[in-house]
Amino acid sequence: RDLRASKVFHNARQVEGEYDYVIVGGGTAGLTVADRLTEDGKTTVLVLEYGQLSNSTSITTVQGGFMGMSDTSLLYDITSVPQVNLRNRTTAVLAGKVVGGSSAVNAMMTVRGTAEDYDRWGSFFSNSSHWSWEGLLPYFKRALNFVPPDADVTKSANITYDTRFWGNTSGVYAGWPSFQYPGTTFHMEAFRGLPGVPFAPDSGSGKPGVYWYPTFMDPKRVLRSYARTGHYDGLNRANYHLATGSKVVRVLLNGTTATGVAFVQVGPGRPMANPGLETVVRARKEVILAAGAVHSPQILQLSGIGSSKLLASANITTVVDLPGVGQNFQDHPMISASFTFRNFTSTFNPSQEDLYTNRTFSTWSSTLWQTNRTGPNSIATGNAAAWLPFPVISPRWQDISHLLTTQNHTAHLPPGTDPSVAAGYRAQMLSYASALANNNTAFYNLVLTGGASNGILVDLHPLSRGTVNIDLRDPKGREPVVDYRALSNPLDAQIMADLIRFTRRYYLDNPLTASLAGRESQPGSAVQTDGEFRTFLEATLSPSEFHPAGTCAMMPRELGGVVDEELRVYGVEGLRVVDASVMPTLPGANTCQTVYAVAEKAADLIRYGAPTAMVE
Ligand SMILES: Cc1cc2nc3c(=O)[nH]c(=O)nc-3n(C[C@H](O)[C@H](O)[C@H](O)COP(=O)(O)OP(=O)(O)OC[C@H]3O[C@@H](n4cnc5c(N)ncnc54)[C@H](O)[C@@H]3O)c2cc1C
Repeated sequence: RDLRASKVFHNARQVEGEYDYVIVGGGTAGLTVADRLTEDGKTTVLVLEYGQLSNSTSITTVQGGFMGMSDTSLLYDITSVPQVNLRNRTTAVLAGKVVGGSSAVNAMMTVRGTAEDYDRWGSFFSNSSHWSWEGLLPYFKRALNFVPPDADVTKSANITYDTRFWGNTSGVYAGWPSFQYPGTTFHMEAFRGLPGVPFAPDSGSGKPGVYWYPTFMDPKRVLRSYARTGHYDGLNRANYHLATGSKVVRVLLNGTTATGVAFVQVGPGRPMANPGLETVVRARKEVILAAGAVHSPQILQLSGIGSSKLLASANITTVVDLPGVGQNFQDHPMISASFTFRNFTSTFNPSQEDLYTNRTFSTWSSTLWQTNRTGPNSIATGNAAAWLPFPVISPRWQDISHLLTTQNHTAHLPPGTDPSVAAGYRAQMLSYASALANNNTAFYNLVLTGGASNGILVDLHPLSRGTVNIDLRDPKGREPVVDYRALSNPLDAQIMADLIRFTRRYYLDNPLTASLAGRESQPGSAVQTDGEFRTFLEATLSPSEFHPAGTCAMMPRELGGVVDEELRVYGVEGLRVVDASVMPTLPGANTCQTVYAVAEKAADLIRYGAPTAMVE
């Protein structure tokens, strides 16, 4: 641990009785907000974090991008309920349980989606909402410190970027590896063989397209850059306290005013001062929930804020009947298609596969890495991808848009869904229906790796909505019940079928890839009709890319919202939610950069109120 870091407590007895702000969750959003609120040196903040401070190399290692998510000691142990539309398969619900939260374990892809994704958020309130692309862009800039790639890699790989979309003040870095595989540039250029595919000059431009994007990485030290390194380590502020191993079990309410929280100490390996006993800490100004989209709704429900029907069945007294809590659950479904270019490795040298199959290349890579932390081992999951709008993907975009407009939306929600939540869902679906028919929202994502084989596709705007609710068997003791309700809106399967069909065209029916002899191994040429694609998806779809969102949605209350435009929980004084759960709809991008930007904006809303002054 950095010795100059602010105060950290491992024992509940060390925590003071009262702070200006108590933040629940020392993850991506929680630490960002804590840093900003304590910048003045006066405002006192306590962050209560379930996990520990960990210096594990699973967190710091950049290579491959998957070390963090493979280390179960850093993750919650949650499994989804069997997915009825996926042959009752279950899925691991991954979320970081460590200081830094999911930013400590994620795959480090640094992207933000399109302008329309953010204009959509504001549109649920009014045309003049400060939740818009323009309203968020200053916070995207504040959130990350962009360090351009080395000139020689930029030139050889033809990387494009535009620093106008980035800032350079944050302690969280958007950096670049010092190597790119030649095949990555080819993969990108090959999209020009399909009509209408847009290209964007920078991942932060707010436009869909094929583009390069950076990595959450400190480019000097070539280590993961995340909420802890950017917003806690080295700050040395007496007014910033962090208590680890502290599980918040409920918000304390005086009537409908939040006055503090109750928490218990949790392991591992720490002496328990008072095992199982609750410690209470007061918030003079506000309690801020930043426990992530899986746990923030759980804490609200345990505090009596949620659907009164659900709370009654758990014997919890309802303080505020807020039916949207834990509803509107979204994640990005991942489709396991598989395509290979048979002539790739003989055409592009080296290719990504060489790192694992070519001893000379892997030895060269290791030597470079050990000498000065450069070379292929500095690549996380890659830096190029296609993020494409639906009309480019699918010839039947008009039909699908029309079907989404006219379908009975409520029929695809859980039985008994509150009418306000159903109204919000309908508003979202109508917004998506128009997005399916324009070129401003990306629905398709394929990461381009510079290797011969690929095919993991992501549906960037799923229509199905799930739930995250307390477990009635033991609401406080057990993890919440996570149900993705994958494919519950039948149009999702049709959209995903078209994402696969388009990928098929890229590999098998594209003048620019013809010489590489593409081959499809999954789903395979026998799968042609919508029905056959649905069967394939039922057997193979992953309902999660580990981007849980939406469970405390920022929507008008009459549309099932949980928080208002200042992220204040409806019906409660002194309580906000700031994390991925407030996103009403997913951005067409991996979610971490968006969470940082939302947290930066939230800090200004808390400090200065709305509308915010524009920042640069
Ligand atoms: C495996 C994985 C891979 C991902 N890959 C990418 C990627 O490549 N790029 C990208 O942009 N996004 C990625 N994401 C998503 C992104 O990291 C998350 O959307 C984002 O970090 C969520 O931030 P958050 O603040 O909402 O929650 P978190 O960062 O998860 O923070 C929540 C914090 O609250 C704590 N907490 C929970 N309950 C309690 C409680 N009761 N008491 C006290 N503390 C509590 C948790 O321990 C955690 O530290 C990935 C996520 C995962 C899990």
